[in-house]
Amino acid sequence: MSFSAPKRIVLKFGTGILTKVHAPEPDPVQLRKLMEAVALLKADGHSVVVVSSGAVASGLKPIELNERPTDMTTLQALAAVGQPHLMHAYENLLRDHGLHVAQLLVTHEDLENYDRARRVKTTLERLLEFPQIVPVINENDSVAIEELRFGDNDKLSSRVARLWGADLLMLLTSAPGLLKDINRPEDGPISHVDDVDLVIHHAQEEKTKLGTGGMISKLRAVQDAVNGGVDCIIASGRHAEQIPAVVKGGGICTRFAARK
Ligand SMILES: Nc1ncnc2c1ncn2[C@@H]1O[C@H](COP(=O)(O)OP(=O)(O)O)[C@@H](O)[C@H]1O
Ligand SMILES: N[C@@H](CCC(=O)OP(=O)(O)O)C(=O)O
Repeated sequence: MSFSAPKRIVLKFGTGILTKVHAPEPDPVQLRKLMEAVALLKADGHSVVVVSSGAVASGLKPIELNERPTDMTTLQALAAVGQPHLMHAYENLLRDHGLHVAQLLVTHEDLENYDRARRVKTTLERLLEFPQIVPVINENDSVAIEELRFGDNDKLSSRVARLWGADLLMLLTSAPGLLKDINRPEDGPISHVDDVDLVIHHAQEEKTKLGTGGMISKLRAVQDAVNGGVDCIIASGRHAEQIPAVVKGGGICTRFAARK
């Protein structure tokens, strides 16, 4: 297994790392650090695609709600309001690095359909011919509800990684990796997992307040990605400054080797 020089990297940002710890709104410091990490990876010669959650959370403040509602129509409305806010923030931050954002909104149905998936792939590849462009993908929440219900941006990121033929999928979340024992975070994460099927039981249903997927959904996404030949890492997005080091093989995280 080699994590030393992956060229095609999918970074998945969960809601929990895009929002403030004590307020249901985007965290500008976090967004800046994450965009810095993207810029550093690109400067190192990697090709980077971002799968970003956070649309619903970004819509809460403009709609004047203090917490994530449960009804699907309001969640879809929130995503419609929050998505442009999020893209605007990314565009502003990337500009400091001479980069620009490209938005792709897709559903699982799109990726299950051969022709549409092929169009997504060719659009992505054309975008990546321009080194200054950072494609940012999210679920098209206003037309699909399974995503909002199950937090399937984890699954979406593994599907994108497979479709694109990524070398590495990094799921960046609020935890430092797959914790050995969620009740003893001081023990840290498992550093390497040889067989993801054997560690699903390590994940609890617990998740952050605004996140929807939780660790189980991440491990399922890892299963899908490693079966498709993509190496995976689960790491803390709250320590975005370590992302380049993690890509080089260091840092604190959980690594899963692709099935060859
Ligand atoms: N074994 C485990 N190791 C780490 N986190 C776990 C584990 N089991 C459950 N979790 C929970 O999963 C959460 C991450 O999922 P989630 O809140 O959905 O994040 P995101 O918004 O990044 O998708 C962690 O904050 C933690 O509460
Ligand atoms: N598409 C939704 C996110 C759904 C989702 O998967 O959220 P998360 O579990 O935080 O990755 C949004 O942008 O709010």
